[in-house]
Amino acid sequence: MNDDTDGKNEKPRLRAVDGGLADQEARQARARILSEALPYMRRFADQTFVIKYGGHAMGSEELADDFARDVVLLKQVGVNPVVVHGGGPQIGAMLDRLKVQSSFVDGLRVTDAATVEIVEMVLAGSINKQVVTAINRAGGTAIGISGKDGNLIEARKLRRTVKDPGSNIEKILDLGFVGEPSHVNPAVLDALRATKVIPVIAPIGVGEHGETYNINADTAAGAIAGALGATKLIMLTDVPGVLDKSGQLIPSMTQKEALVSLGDGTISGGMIPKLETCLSALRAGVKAAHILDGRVPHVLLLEVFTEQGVGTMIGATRPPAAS
Ligand SMILES: Nc1ncnc2c1ncn2[C@@H]1O[C@H](COP(=O)(O)OP(=O)(O)O)[C@@H](O)[C@H]1O
Ligand SMILES: CC(=O)N[C@@H](CCC(=O)OP(=O)(O)O)C(=O)O
Repeated sequence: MNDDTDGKNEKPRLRAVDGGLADQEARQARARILSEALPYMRRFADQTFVIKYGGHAMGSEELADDFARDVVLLKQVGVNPVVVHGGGPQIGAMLDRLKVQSSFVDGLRVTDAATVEIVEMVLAGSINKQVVTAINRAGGTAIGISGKDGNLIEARKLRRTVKDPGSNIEKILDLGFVGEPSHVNPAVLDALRATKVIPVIAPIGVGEHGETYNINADTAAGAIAGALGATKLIMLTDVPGVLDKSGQLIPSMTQKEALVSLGDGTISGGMIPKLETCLSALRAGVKAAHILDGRVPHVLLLEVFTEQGVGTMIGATRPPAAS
């Protein structure tokens, strides 16, 4: 049935008469983009993409709006987008305002009892609602939850060990209330899947005794992607992708290459949990992991709906466009 019969819902028409060369080229470019994108839309309909939206990628309001529009568009073409957000820089700013010292070990924030309260306040409070609002303003229906809601992310204290370079003896590092997911209960996300709701998740975990754990957002996104059997895990950050030792973008990496780069000093800081997460998500059955530059407008659409893609893809080669 055509509900446009009264003309009210008609989209604006291109003026056909002033079809100069530039106009015709622009139309052909649009047609090319569409013909490239449509097969991917069909291919990815009904598939789950877990999208990790990093604190560094939330640069400006304009970028946040572009991100929100892309997520809404994915939902509209039948993809099941699940957003997991970070907020490291925003937590840092709040800790500074409150004059609470903070330090990182291998990209993870050492989190004492006072810090975990602030982390939860920033992540599950302000950042979560900012992302929800941006998606809703873009025409979607987002609902914000933390890993505590519906027991989504059950967590335990993260155990990290380091080798003492002098004695070669392994030491256990105490990172306080830094957690790792022990179990993901996707029931709440499964219930939303067939609805128009887009879930937006803050990476907070709940411990056995109800305690709050600060979970690196990459780690949380990877665990959720694995539990949902996602097709893609997509990480938005503030670099073009994984860079080699000379600072050049690595467009794709096998799992083995990613593992080597973690051990040979190519990867440091926040890229460590990101790449480790990609590898564990792939081991859990996720088909491909992507690390993208969230500062590029509409980077999600460029990755998902173009043949070349952007950023670094780990663990799979991009399949040819379906006919
Ligand atoms: N080989 C590498 N390629 C790309 N980024 C790297 C690499 N090694 C370290 N990094 C650092 O990892 C950072 C991304 O991690 P992080 O700051 O945690 O981002 P986010 O907040 O988006 O999760 C980059 O800004 C960069 O400084
Ligand atoms: C344990 C740990 O480090 N947790 C992170 C959680 C936020 C996060 O991961 O945010 P980004 O993705 O923006 O870095 C933190 O406290 O900063």
